[in-house]
Amino acid sequence: MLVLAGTIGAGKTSLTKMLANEMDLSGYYESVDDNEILPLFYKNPQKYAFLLQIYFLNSRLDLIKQARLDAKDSIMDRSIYEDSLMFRLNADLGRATSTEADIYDSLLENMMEEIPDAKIVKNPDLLIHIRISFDTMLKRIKKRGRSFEQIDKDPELYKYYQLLNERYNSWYDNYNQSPKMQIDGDKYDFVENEADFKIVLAQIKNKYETLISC
Ligand SMILES: Nc1ncnc2c1ncn2[C@@H]1O[C@H](COP(=O)(O)OP(=O)(O)OP(=O)(O)O)[C@@H](O)[C@H]1O
Repeated sequence: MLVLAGTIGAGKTSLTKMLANEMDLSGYYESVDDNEILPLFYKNPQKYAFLLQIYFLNSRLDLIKQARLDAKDSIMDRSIYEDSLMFRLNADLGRATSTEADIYDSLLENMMEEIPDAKIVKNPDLLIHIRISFDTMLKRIKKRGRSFEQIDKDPELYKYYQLLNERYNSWYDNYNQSPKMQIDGDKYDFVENEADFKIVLAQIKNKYETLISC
C-alpha cells in the first residue's frame, strides 16, 4: 500500500489517480465533498475541531482496512498520520485543548499499532510526501476554489495555512512509521506537465521496487 501525504492543495488526489492508473493499483480516496463536518469546522473551528478529528480517524481507518483487504495492491490519497499534525496545530491555535490532542494521539497510536501475525498490516509500505511552498499552496487553494477554504472570506486562514505548511516539513522529518520519500511539488508540475509526471513516476517506481525486492 502506497500512501500520499502533503498539505492542502499539494496534489495528493491527482497524483494518486495518476499513479493508480500507471502502476495498476486500486485507488482509495477520502471524500471531501461528502464530509458534512468540514464546512462546520471552517465556520466554527473551536466547536468542531475534536469532532472533525474523530470523523477523519474513523473514516481513514475504514479506508485502510478496505485497501488492505483488496486483492490488488493499493494507493491512498492521504495518510492517517497527518491528522495529528493538523490537530496539534489547531490545539496550539486554541481551537482544541492540549489534553484533547494528547488523547487523540494516544488513540491513534493504539489504533495503528500492529498486532503480531495479524492478517492486516495497517501502516503503509511507502509514504510519499509532496512538498510544496506556501506560495504554491495558496495558488492551488485559489485555483481549486472550494468555498470554505478561501482566504478572502476568512483572513485568519492565511496564518493557519502558513503554519500548517511550515509544520509539514518537520512532520515529514520525524515520520518513521514506514519507508518514506519526498516529491518536489514546486519543481515538478505532474498534473499539467507530462514530462514532469514521467520523472515523478520513475522516482516512485524506483523506490517502491527497491522496497518490494528487499
Ligand atoms: N485532520 C484535519 N484537520 C482539519 N482539517 C483537515 C484535516 N484533514 C483534512 N482537513 C481539511 O480537509 C480538506 C481537504 O484536505 P486534504 O489535504 O485531505 O485534501 P486536498 O486539499 O484535496 O488535497 P490535494 O489537493 O493534495 O489532493 C482541507 O480543507 C483540509 O483543511
